[in-house]
Amino acid sequence: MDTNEHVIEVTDLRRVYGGGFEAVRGISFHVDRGEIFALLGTNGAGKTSTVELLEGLARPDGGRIRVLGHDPYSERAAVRPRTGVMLQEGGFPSELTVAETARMWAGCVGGARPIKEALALVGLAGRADVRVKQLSGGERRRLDLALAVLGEPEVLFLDEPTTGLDAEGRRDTWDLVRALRDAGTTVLLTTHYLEEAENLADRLAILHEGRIAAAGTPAEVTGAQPSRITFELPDGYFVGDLPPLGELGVCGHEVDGRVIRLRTRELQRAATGLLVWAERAQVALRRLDVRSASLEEAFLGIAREASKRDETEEVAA
Ligand SMILES: Nc1ncnc2c1ncn2[C@@H]1O[C@H](COP(=O)(O)OP(=O)(O)OP(=O)(O)O)[C@@H](O)[C@H]1O
Repeated sequence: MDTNEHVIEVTDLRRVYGGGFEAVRGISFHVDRGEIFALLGTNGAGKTSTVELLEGLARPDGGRIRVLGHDPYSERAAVRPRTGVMLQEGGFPSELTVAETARMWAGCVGGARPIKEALALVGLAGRADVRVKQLSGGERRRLDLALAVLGEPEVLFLDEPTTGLDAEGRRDTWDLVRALRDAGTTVLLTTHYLEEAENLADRLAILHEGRIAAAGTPAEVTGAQPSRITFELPDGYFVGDLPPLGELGVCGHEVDGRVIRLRTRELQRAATGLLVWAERAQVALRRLDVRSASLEEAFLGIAREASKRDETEEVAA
């Protein structure tokens, strides 16, 4: 396969559950070799339904998937040995030790890396002889990850890989995922943590009710959202005393008592205009906070807009 070819290619994918509920409503995206791609979404957005199709666990009800150039459902035998999967609940027999579990799993995957190496990668080298049932939730999650990378997969599917991990465990997992990516592994992950997608993903898609509401690099997705400037005006000053907001490049504002919140797509212009005015008028802006949109704001904004659109469509129908 050409190294520039898309390792994962999804075109107009649909999944309909019994009873006719459409959980995935025609989504398209691709993931290139050596890229970390994150699928984000609200609860029930369709992330797991999508990942299961990519893993070949079910047949799509419409559209097309290619993983490493193959249909993961009808050509499962060609795809499965080259992919690693970390499910939300590993569900391994808990009486076995960590090393026994890894050995059992290694028997199922071809070309396995040494068990010691896989356990060391996730920081479980010292826990090899501990029974799985005695592991903490976070350690179990790391064992799931060790098993997913045991076969040295070309493509790794991670369904909420850091749920249940503390901050340090989460950062260790991010480092590991980055190291795997740098070694050429293609990673598709789902996550509830926006910080995780912002830190880890080369590109991402935000799913909302089975559709892609936004996609791109984290910078592209956040860049499409306005930045914010928040401050408190001293007594005796009102929003009408500020320079005309349109001239500052402000696209919206809210007043909450003395607190003013401005939204702008031209952060530098708006912040400079405001500060120059404050300096000239000798006004102290208390609790001044100037910030670019975070992925969290972008996510909430997109979910809000999509819900509003849905309501409008319902009214129009
Ligand atoms: N087997 C099923 N039968 C019917 N509906 C289902 C089934 N599995 C999932 N759904 C529905 O499909 C929608 C998408 O579910 P899915 O689990 O893919 O979402 P998700 O984005 O992974 O959510 P979460 O973040 O909560 O795990 C939800 O409304 C869910 O209730």
